[in-house]
Amino acid sequence: MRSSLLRSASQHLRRRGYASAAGGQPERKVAILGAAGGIGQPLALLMKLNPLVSSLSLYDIAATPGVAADVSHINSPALVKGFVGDDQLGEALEGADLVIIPAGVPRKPGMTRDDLFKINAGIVKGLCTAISKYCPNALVNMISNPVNSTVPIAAEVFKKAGTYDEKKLFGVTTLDVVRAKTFYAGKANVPVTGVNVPVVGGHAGITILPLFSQATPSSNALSHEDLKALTKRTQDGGTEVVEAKAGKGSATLSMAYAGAVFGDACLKGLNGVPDIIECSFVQSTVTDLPFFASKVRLGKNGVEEVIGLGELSAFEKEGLESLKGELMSSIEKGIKFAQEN
Ligand SMILES: NC(=O)C1=CN([C@@H]2O[C@H](COP(=O)(O)OP(=O)(O)OC[C@H]3O[C@@H](n4cnc5c(N)ncnc54)[C@H](O)[C@@H]3O)[C@@H](O)[C@H]2O)C=CC1
Ligand SMILES: O=C([O-])CC(=O)C(=O)O
Repeated sequence: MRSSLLRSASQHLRRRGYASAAGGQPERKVAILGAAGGIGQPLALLMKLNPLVSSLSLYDIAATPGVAADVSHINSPALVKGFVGDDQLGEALEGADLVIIPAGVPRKPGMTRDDLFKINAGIVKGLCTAISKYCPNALVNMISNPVNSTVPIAAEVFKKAGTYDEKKLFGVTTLDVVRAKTFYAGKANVPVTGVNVPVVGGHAGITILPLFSQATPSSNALSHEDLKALTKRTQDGGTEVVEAKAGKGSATLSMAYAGAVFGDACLKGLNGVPDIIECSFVQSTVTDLPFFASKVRLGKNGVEEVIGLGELSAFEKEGLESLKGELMSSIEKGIKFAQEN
């Protein structure tokens, strides 16, 4: 069912001569929760530029009217509206096809992602409760850290509300892939545009496992030591930015890019574009862990297929075994929080 917002967006677009978001594409409403933040603002800009978006809903606890007014002046089709505070959350979400969540506090030097749990767990729980009420069929892209716990929290909240669909909940791990591609291309001295590297596991430290043995184009120029160093740099990529920002937060611009890439892939999948494959942290049976990041085929209902890991090198097999303990305890921590709160 279309929300009144979507109806008024489509009327507005028709008045302006747009048949739909991009001539013949289905109309799609995207909501960003945490839209006034370091990630939220550039992500709002990038989603405003996405021709698949017809309605862009920007929600935060403060400052969204200004962000929305600013972004709304860009002459691309998406109709932008800002929403601020709890009272407006329902309207922000109503009719959304895709909800992207970068709400919550970022790290400072010396902190782990898990140190964010105390504050962000509650924020995510509140937002997911609203999603289950106002747009239970939307795809949810979880950016807020610690992703290894916030995704299980979201799943539990949706289960409690009776709206859980494992095909529609995604932890955004695209930044790990973006980094792995960049670092690999630099080291292997190949053009980065053609590079692909799957990254599996989770989204914190050693739980991030790039599979450089499956990188394309393959490179014989890299030694085992090179691959170990590339793996470590990918795992520590977030910390590299946190330290460089020296107290002013964590990755925002590269994350907004990664979030826009993943959001675009989700919209393409919803629109029936075939063979859309991205890595994401989803409910999974690929390993014995209940949630795991791996390649996922996206389709009209969200996850169409969770793709297996393929052949791993001995080094990657070792990495896989050593990440399981930490990843499982982060998952369990999220589940326990959601069940007890
Ligand atoms: N998945 C990933 O790869 C990455 C995740 N992150 C995570 O993304 C999150 C956001 O990071 P930044 O944008 O840099 O932080 P930020 O502090 O700049 O922005 C966060 C925004 O969330 C808002 N917010 C707080 N509570 C809210 C609520 N209940 N409802 C709606 N909005 C709320 C704040 O007002 C703020 O505007 C952090 O948890 C960070 O760790 C950051 C980089 C990469
Ligand atoms: O490192 C952080 O805290 C933010 C993050 O998740 C990343 O940049 O990968």
